[in-house]
Amino acid sequence: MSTVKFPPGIKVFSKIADFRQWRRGLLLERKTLGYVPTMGALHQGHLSLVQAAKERCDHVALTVFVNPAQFAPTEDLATYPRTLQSDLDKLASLGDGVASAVLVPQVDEMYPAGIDLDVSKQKGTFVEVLGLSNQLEGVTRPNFFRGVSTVVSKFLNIVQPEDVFFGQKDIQQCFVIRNMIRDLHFPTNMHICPTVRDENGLALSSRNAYLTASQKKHALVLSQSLKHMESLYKSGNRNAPALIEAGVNLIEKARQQVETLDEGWKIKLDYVSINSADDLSELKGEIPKQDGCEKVKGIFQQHEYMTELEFESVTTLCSLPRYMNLALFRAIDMLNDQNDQVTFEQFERSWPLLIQEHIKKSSIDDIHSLMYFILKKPESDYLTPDDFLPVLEDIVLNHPALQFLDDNVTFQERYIETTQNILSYKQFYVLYCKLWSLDTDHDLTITETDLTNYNMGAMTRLAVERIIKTGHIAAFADTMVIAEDDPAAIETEISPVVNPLDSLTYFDFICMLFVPEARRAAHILFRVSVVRS
Ligand SMILES: Nc1ncnc2c1ncn2[C@@H]1O[C@H](COP(=O)(O)OP(=O)(O)OP(=O)(O)O)[C@@H](O)[C@H]1O
Ligand SMILES: CC(C)(CO)[C@@H](O)C(=O)[O-]
Ligand code: BAL
Repeated sequence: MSTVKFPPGIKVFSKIADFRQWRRGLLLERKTLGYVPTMGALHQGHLSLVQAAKERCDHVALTVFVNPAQFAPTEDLATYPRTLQSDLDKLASLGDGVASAVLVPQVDEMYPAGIDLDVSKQKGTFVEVLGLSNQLEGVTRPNFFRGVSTVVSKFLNIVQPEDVFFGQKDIQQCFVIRNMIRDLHFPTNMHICPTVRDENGLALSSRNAYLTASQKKHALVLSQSLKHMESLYKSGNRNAPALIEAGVNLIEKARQQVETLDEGWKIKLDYVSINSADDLSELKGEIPKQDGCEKVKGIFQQHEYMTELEFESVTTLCSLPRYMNLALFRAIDMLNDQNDQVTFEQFERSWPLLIQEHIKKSSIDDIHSLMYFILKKPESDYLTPDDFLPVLEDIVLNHPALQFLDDNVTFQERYIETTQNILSYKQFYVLYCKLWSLDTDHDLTITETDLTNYNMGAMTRLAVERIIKTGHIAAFADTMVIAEDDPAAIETEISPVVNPLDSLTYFDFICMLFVPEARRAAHILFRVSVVRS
């Protein structure tokens, strides 16, 4: 590291303790951190993960570490490309403030008990994800995923990111890490990002540096054979052995071509295999439909149709969070009879329509993209606040902390209206309680009498008048700036509400607490009542 020039704006750490100190600073500033684990030799694939992380988080950190534990004694640990200077320069080229920090730790700090490549001689702590690590890549690299899970769990402990980003290119690695994060309760959200390819279609990979131009050209047979199998599958061929044979045939042709070239290298096929997207188990016969319809069919067996509330089990089986229940139900109902009932036939017809755009545009695991396509209006390519209404409604109906709203439809509506437009749940809750104690007859209007009686007459006449008057000014402001806990403010539009001059409506009350000029009135309201009582 001594000869490496650190680009300004990117912190480079070699000691874990120094990195941790920097990380603590972010926590104190309440900034979020996205994390991209790498083995260095960065290319556009890695940089796309950094960009995805920056879109979601305030700061992005990378680790660059060629992890011995994932290399077999026969593999390329010694020759793996190590290009730190060019890695840092590439990160800097993304622009100021995109990558904030890079940790480049030493092997002995990462493995305090030492790390022997021979697993039978290893000492120390290792993490193994059983059931996912020994098929596919795990056949030729039997200890590879043990090494990956071990080092990623060490890094998740060190980096403590809110979000971590992996490439779909290494799909089995994604499965292993996803289950490890779940099983070990790491408080981190995992994101799987699409594979970045070169202009010819070859997936970018640090080890591509080992390949000649001719080898790169012939390596394209990998994605070509997979695509060929995919198109046969999509046109209705669901027989796993037949699909595999079609893929193997293309690879065999490429193998023969290379043999006739006589360039001193060979294509050797490791495996072609079709595996379940649930648990990576090998699919050997007819492939069941993977679009969610088959799984859901069982639930419909006991029902001719389902209503909104019954639909919850379908939503969960579609891998959606349960607060998406009303949104999913209504999206399907909208594509059908709009009679508040959904039959299996309707689900089977509509679900592929709902997910087709998502599948075209996103990685398989991107649940947020799926939610986006379900929530948005079919004719729009963006979301508007009202698209979130079913989600809010669902939360109000089901969130345990909101059960107090159960019998109070008026306040359910107010809650949805307010949180959708301007407030967080926490903010609404505090204001709701305050309004409830002021508005003693619960007519959603605060009158002078309500204020005068509040807290056993704690407020003076002048204070009451000022509150009512400022409340009216606030209600006519058409832009509100809400200072959240975070200093960054949110701007939102509200429509003015006209109301009698001697009382405040629910919206006056909300505006009054958030419009800057009106905060004085809010101070009077809360301060006077506290001081006097
Ligand atoms: N082409 C790519 N597109 C998107 N992500 C990628 C791509 N290549 C690698 N990644 C992701 O970058 C992260 C770090 O990978 P790594 O440093 O091993 O690079 P690599 O190119 O996969 O290296 P190797 O050639 O050794 O497999 C992993 O999550 C990996 O899936
Ligand atoms: C996740 C990882 C950085 C662990 O060393 C590595 O397996 C990789 O680069 O994909
Ligand atoms: N991207 C996977 C790392 C490895 O093959 O070692």
